[in-house]
Amino acid sequence: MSVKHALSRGLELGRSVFQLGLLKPFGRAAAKLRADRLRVGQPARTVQPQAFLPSRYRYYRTSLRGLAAQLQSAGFRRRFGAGSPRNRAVFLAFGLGVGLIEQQLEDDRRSAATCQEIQAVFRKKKFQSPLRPFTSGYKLEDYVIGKQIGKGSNAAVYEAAAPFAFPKESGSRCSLVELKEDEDEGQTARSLSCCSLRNFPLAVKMMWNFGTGSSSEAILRSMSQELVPAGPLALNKEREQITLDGHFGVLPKRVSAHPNVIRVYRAFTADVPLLPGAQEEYPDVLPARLNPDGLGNNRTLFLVMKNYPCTLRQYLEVSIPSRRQSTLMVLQLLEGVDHLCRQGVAHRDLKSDNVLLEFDSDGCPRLVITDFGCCLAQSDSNLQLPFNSIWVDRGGNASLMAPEVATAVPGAGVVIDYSKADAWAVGAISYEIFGQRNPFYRAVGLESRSYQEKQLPPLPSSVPADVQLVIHLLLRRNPNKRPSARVAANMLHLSLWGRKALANQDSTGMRKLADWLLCQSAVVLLKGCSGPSGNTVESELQRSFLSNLELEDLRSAVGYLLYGREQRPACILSA
Ligand SMILES: Nc1ncnc2c1ncn2[C@@H]1O[C@H](COP(=O)(O)OP(=O)(O)OP(=O)(O)O)[C@@H](O)[C@H]1O
Repeated sequence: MSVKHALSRGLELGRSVFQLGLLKPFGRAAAKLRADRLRVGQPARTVQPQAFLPSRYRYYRTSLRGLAAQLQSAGFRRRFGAGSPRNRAVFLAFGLGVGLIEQQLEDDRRSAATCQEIQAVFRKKKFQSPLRPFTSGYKLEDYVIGKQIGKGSNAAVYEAAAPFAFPKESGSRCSLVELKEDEDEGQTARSLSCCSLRNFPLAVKMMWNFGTGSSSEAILRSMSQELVPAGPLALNKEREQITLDGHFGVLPKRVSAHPNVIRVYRAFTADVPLLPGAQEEYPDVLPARLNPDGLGNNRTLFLVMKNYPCTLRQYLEVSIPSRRQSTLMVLQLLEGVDHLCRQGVAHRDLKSDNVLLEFDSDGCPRLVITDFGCCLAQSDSNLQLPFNSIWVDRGGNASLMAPEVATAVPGAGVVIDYSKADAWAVGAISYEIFGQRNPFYRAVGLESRSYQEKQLPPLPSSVPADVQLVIHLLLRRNPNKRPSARVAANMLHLSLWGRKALANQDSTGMRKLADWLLCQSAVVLLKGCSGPSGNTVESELQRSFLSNLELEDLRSAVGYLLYGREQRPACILSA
């Protein structure tokens, strides 16, 4: 064997150790890696070996470090170093190969550190409420209630105003007299520009209470899921909070504020009033005091939120958002779902009626996930629900129930994992956002429990290829093959803002991407300093992305995207 040949053999050997783990300690990791590649139909050379394998990769990396140390040991050097020139060449090249590994590990360390530093900078900036902070509002009498703006199967929602809670951006403060005059004018259309939203910046949701009793304790307990998006000051410390937290039990889990999740500013119990339309629209749920035939209890729960101009469904009925806006809308839902998942909450009733919509200063729709009445919010945060009897509630919305939830059969030891269920629902709603019928509603007729991925209707060719890929991956039946909301969101972020970095991305390191992340952070920070452009949907999304940066999630997103760009979605689905 020539020295040149020996050198190249040595290099190859060093590289092989990294890629496949030929030596004994790496055998298991390599086998799993190969199996995973086969499972995702991933070509051997094009995608990072670490993609899709966060925890395994860590093991693999630690083992490689051990190997490098071994190689440097004196015994190893003596054995090869004292041999023929050919052996020395093999050893030299082998060392070089291992040197490359070390370099890559160093790159990884630096990229991970960059991600952590960026995350720390953006986590510090807390999401600000659009309303001026207010200290009162714990009684129904604190509000002027306007027209009914919505109704579901559990509640009626009314526009409301309180002189102490007007939007920060609105300089004008209307008096209650002005508000009443506006009301008398009888406005009908609801749009962001109309006075209705300016005069009634709040919405009050009045829950229908029948069967729970009229004590505050019972009401708060039985409707506690509605309190999951409630802010820290939502409950009156002296009354409701003590009821829940102090004498009787544990305060329900709450999620922190996020631009794509509704915020409940106040929650209190009060006697059911006779509000506009009550006798005509929901007489049965009124208490006997208001309707002798009514079945409702005398008291119920009220939730105070920001008033939004419409739901996602209402908006899509009358508007055709641009491709970019639609992509931003899907991304917002994924960011909202990721935020919930991280805090151990599965919404379980995602649908376009449960997404509210307003517009930012650029006219881009901003989406917020609302109505947490069916959510799973356990204190241990693992999103696993023991499913040992048919009486266990699997959540709302049967049509948009993820396959792993819809097909679960109750039994001893059965557990439903909800960690990717909402992400699946976002995949289904994405069809509506891109102007198509939701494939899981009656008109198209797929059933989540039985559909095959190849039956999913094609998305219009105008939908960007990366977005199509994300939607198809979100609708994978097997949750192990489905990306999490975080990874799917990362894919869209990279596709929207990191195209150049991605185009230059090779399969060996994340350094170029880390450089791009630093530039992106600088841009977002500067935008934040330059006034209102920091409050646009795009800026909020970019901040969400940067404050949740994890190297492994980013790697997985890159892996999926690079692979998807080489394959057509249909091939991925059949893999
Ligand atoms: N903050 C808000 N701003 C404007 N409209 C709202 C707001 N909250 C709710 N709505 C309207 O009220 C409707 C009913 O609200 P919501 O979905 O919370 O009630 P629900 O009875 O819990 O619904 P479901 O039948 O899904 O259980 C919504 O579809 C929407 O049209």
